[in-house]
Amino acid sequence: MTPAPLLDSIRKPADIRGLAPAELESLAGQMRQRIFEAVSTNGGHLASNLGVVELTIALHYCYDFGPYPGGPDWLMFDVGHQCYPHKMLTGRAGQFGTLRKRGSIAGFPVPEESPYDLFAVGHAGTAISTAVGMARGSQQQGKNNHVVAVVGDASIVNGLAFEGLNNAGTLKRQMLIILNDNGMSISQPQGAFSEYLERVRVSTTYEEFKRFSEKIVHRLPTTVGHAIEHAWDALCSSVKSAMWAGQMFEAMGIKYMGPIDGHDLPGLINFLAEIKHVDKPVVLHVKTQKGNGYEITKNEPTKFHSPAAFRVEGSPLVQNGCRVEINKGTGKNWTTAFADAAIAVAKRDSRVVTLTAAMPDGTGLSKFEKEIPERFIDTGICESHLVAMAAGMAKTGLRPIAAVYSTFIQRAFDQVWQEVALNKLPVIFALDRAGYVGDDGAVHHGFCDLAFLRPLPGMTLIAPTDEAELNRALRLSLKLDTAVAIRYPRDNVPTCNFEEEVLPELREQASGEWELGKSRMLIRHDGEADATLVVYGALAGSVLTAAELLSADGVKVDVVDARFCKPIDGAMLARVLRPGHPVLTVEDHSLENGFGSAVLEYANSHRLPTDQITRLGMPDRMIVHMTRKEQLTEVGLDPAGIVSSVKQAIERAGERSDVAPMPAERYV
Ligand SMILES: Cc1ncc(C[n+]2csc(CCOP(=O)(O)OP(=O)(O)O)c2C)c(N)n1
Ligand SMILES: CC(=O)[C@@H](O)[C@H](O)COP(=O)(O)O
Ligand SMILES: [Mg+2]
Repeated sequence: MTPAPLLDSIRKPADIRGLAPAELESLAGQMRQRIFEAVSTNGGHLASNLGVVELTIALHYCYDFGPYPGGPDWLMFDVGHQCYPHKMLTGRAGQFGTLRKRGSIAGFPVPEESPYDLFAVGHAGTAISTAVGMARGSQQQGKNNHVVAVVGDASIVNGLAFEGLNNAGTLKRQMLIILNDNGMSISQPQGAFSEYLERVRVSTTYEEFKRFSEKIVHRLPTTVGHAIEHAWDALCSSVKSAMWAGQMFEAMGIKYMGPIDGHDLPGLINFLAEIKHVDKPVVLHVKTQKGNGYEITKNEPTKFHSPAAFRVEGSPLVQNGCRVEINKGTGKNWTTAFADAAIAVAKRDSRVVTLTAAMPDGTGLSKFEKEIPERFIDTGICESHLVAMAAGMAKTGLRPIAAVYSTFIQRAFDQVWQEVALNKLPVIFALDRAGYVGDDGAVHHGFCDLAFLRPLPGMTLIAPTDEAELNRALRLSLKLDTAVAIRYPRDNVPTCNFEEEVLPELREQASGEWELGKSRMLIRHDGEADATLVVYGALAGSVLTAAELLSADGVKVDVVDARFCKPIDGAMLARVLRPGHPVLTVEDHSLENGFGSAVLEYANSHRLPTDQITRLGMPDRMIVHMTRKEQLTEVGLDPAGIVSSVKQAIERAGERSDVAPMPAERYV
């Protein structure tokens, strides 16, 4: 990392309060450079963080966000992907060289990492509610901690954020909501409120506000907050236009101020110092630029929202004379495979519509939108609404494909149950990022979708092993009249085509379409196998590699591709679960109520032997940020780990099953 002496001298927020205005500006420059270098080296969230450098400096300059629980002021981030400047000012600037690497700082706030991080977050819409909770807690205990929540313009439209605003309006004490409005989500923000903010930004009112707020913030008297309240009220009463964004907040009992310039550091400091003493809830609308500071990030905030590591080389190809190559990795990933499969089925079936909750690029649906724009909907960060709307669309005879990360469908669980499953409506859920996600860490792992979907009557649960199977899964799903969830990871699809390369006889078996609840054999030894591996989903590649390694050691294993977790293939289980024969289930899901649990439950209810079943999956503990490969290796889901588990299971097969407890580490 380029030396940044001023930044590297900051050990705690108080260290910036002695800096002169010019020093604060150069601190901002050094922070931007450190952020840019850290993300270009390691990957991470870039544009959002570049946009909040001045805002974060001003907040830490005006408030005393000390280590929790001391405070005395408390700062919450919504989503938390924009926390890098906050981490730099709270003593972690020196660790950005290894951002999101194993053992280094996370890309989101993590209380275990620092007492300056109050909540572990990563899912949008929560900060207002937690801030209201902390404000009420402080008030209940007779204290007066200042509470601040930073919320983005795309996150504030989330239903939970609206619930928070609704309750914040009843607070009889200070609480500051910073609406960080950069006019962007990951892609274009969606919905009426986003359009409203856009109109405010471009309306004459905005210009009036901007001119006036520049006057106010630079000539504030040193009196407490009342002066600014009166001055602001005077301004607002003079504004005739209905464009005023504040009316929505004011109607909810929350004073609205702004928009003010989020890159004007002196102005921000003046303004924040003043409104700190306003003893009622305030929304401060701050206008920022996503990617501010670098041409390539300002001009392409979506591309640089959360890029993988990239290299910037002098070249005329891209703005500002910089050619940027983002390390996209090699091979085709599951996201692209899904997009291609969705386009293929949509071209054959006019009932198909696709939906995303503000993740068109992440889910691959931006590719679908280019091909069939009229059958693509981006709801913004509104997963619950998306699922309920999909149910409504299915009710009319359409076949919605809801592409939502596994971790984000958690937000809409009740709509998956009530609107979709209870009403027996044929919505297809494409759950990307199922399993370990790598650098985003624990907050984003898709670890529990089976756990909450399995109990839903009528739900079909599928996990394809490769791209051809993903296409078959989608085609089968469209033939069913009930809900289906298809899960796949943040990874590349296996390069090997199992039919071609593993078992030629699979060709006739696999080339046919899927039958509901039917698995397939990937490797078969006609009854002479020493053990059987039953894999659910994309870890099939690792399982086949493990089988090859075992075969080299003279160990024969059959490999079953389960394909279905619900309905599970009972005939297959009746074949493989035989007395004394080790069976290992393998899944990229929590061991708690995952695929292996489904196998155990089926075996138990059908009086099949369970004592030789070993379940391999995500253990019941937090796995933090590192690469997905490291995460899988950490928990024994890599080929070597699977080989070792098979050998242990074979060894144990000879012992009495009642004396071989599950290894303790599975339950820590
Ligand atoms: C519930 C949920 N859905 C989707 C996401 C994915 N996501 C992360 S950041 C982001 C956009 C946030 O936009 P905004 O709040 O305006 O912040 P900005 O990046 O513009 O600073 C989205 C959709 C998420 N983190 N949480
Ligand atoms: C902050 C957030 O939730 C998203 O930016 C997420 O980190 C994207 O994840 P992928 O990089 O896996 O698309
Ligand atoms: Mg935004």
